[in-house]
Amino acid sequence: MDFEKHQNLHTIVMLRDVIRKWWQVELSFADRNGLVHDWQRGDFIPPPNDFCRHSLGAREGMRRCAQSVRVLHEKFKAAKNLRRSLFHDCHLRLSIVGAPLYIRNEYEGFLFVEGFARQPLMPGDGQVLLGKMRDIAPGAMLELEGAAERVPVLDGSELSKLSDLLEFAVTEIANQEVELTRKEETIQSMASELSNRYRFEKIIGRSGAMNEVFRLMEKVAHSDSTVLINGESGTGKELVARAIHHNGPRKDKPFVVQNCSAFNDNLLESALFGHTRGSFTGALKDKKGLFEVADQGTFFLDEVGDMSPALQVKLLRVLQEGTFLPVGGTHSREVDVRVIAATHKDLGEMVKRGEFREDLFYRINVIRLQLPPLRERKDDLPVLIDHFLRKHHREGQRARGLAPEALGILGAYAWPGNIRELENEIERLLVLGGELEVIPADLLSSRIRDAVVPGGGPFIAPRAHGKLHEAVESLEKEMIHQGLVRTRYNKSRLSRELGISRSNLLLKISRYGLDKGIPEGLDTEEVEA
Ligand SMILES: Nc1ncnc2c1ncn2[C@@H]1O[C@H](COP(=O)(O)OP(=O)(O)OP(=O)(O)O)[C@@H](O)[C@H]1O
Repeated sequence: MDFEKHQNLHTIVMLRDVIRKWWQVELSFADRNGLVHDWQRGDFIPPPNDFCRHSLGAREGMRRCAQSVRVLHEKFKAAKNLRRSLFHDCHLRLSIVGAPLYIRNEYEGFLFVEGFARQPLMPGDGQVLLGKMRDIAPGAMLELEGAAERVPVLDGSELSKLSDLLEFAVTEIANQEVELTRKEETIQSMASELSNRYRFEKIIGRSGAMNEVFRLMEKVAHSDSTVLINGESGTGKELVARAIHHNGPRKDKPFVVQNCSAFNDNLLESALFGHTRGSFTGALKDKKGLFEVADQGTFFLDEVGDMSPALQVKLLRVLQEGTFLPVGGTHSREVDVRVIAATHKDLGEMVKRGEFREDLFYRINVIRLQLPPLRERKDDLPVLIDHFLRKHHREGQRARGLAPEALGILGAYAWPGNIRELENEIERLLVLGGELEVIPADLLSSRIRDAVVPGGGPFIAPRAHGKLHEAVESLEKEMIHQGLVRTRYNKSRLSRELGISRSNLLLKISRYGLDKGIPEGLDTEEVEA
């Protein structure tokens, strides 16, 4: 245990103060091996007692003092689990009193006070003390004349008060240590929860394009290089940037986000680099910029392609030199920030057109991650849908999946808004149809339905191979299944809609096994629409 962190504990500060005033003695701590770290560092507070002061100041004296403390330590070790104070006479025949410190039942050392007499010294005792000091610090003999009278005396009742105080202090240290560990554990579990939240596993995708993204993320997470993430809106650029941050060495430092297209040039400059008081109308006081907030951490600069040429120069300077000038400032500031930039634009093309600085492009394009649009990774749709159904599932909702027709439509849609659009759609479907086990296609947004099936009507997935009767049966089964979900299992209504008799429908339902697993309360066979 590191005693340093308890030095400022209120109880310890008070205890030091009280024992100095009352008895002119000092508080020390020996660790679980009986070592006094302060002494070893030559860092002892000189006790007012001249004998101890000169003894601790001389090599041989220090050795003997340490030895005396170690004897007390051995006593604590021998008296296993003793929670009371013990005394011991040191090499000068003065006394040491110590109280053992146990943290979660483990012996961790003891707090002690040394260098006092337990009864007033007799004239002969002074001579004995001087005799012992002659070996240790011969040069101090003159100074030690008459010092015996200044040795603090703690008789029975005083000593028992001091012991009580020491015992109280070790209990307080033990409590504080337990509390500190509890806090550390909470912080650690919060940190790991946070990094779990952004582990790569939370980024869903099995397609080849996404596997390539994961491979690169793995490589860059542990480096410090600038990363450029390219991808259309909603493809997960920020999610990927966060995952890189939370899986790298800066994970316990800030992750700061700024969208460069969100502000005009002046506001963006002040947001990024801060400003000094009076640098423009309304700048009433100094304000830190986000680069300073992100110091030691990661800065995610979204839509970096929208930065003006003037700001591009400032960004280049931060990237190259780690310095910048706040708006209106005269002294440059230094920061250590990892930059992850993102854009949906083709920066290479912008460089050719003279809209983006070439030097900045090369500086941020060290490692490029290309996030594919959803329409190019349709293989990922089922896992993404499943992920969002779980992510947005609320208590009381029963939905476990989407009807095949709904899946077919989602698969055929072009997803201009990418994963964000898909996530919003699933969230919406859960609100509208969450109480159904299977969410039917007619709950899909009309925007999506109309794009895929312009005239309305059922979506029939293209099927250009296999036996005709199998295809017909599969379509029939699908239409009946969807009809049951849509009419909430009202078979009379569905038979009318399909243009077949009710008994024929019942036969087909049984043949296709669609009567199994009808959600409770939804078998409305007898109910007429
Ligand atoms: N692969 C993925 N797996 C799971 N969720 C994802 C994935 N990609 C994106 N998302 C989710 O989609 C939403 C949009 O992602 P994000 O904000 O990271 O996209 P973006 O590319 O930064 O968008 P924009 O450019 O518009 O800011 C977020 O809710 C995110 O959690």
